[in-house]
Amino acid sequence: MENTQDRPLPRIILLLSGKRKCGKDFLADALLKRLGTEEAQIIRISEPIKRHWADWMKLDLGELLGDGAYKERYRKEMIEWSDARRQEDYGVFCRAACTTIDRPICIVSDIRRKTDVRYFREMFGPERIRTVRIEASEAIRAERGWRFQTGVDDVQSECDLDDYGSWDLLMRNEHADGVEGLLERLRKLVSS
Ligand SMILES: Nc1ncnc2c1ncn2[C@@H]1O[C@H](COP(=O)(O)OP(=O)(O)OP(=O)(O)O)[C@@H](O)[C@H]1O
Repeated sequence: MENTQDRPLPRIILLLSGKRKCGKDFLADALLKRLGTEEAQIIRISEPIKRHWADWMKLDLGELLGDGAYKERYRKEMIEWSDARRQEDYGVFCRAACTTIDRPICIVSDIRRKTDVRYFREMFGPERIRTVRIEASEAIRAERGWRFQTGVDDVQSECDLDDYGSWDLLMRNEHADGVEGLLERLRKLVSS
């Protein structure tokens, strides 16, 4: 295993995947509240992408990182730009996101590609990795603000993990009153 960081390795890296508006950030935030910020943290592969994009285009980084409409305006262009960077180095954004890891449990809330999973397995060792696929129907995602967008919903960043068959946990996030049960399953997974 290649550990290029000075800090101790985290015990668990929890990789969350799912279509837009399935609730990745929502569940990551709720799990962090449950585990506490001494024990766990959230990192996002999209963060270094958005940081670079915001600097370059003179945009508001806080708005880009939020779940409002602002990020949707730039999503397609950010996908195209970041895909070109990944062609040269598939781990470029994962590596940048990992520089802030300093807790025993690291929740990565936006896994989108097989190469993302590969990066974390190679960097931290497969025994530390837990993979989760979150699902929600198109109707529910639409209620949360999702609209199909050509060049976003039909490209690799959204579809590459559709046929990934090795999830440790598969869960549906559709009803607000089911959240407790989902959090309990996630908590068990990071304790195992
Ligand atoms: N179980 C739930 N109960 C209530 N609201 C939810 C639930 N799951 C998600 N939401 C809400 O739906 C919206 C979209 O969720 P979220 O931002 O977590 O999705 P996402 O998968 O991270 O989306 P994206 O890929 O676009 O970043 C948010 O406003 C969130 O608060």
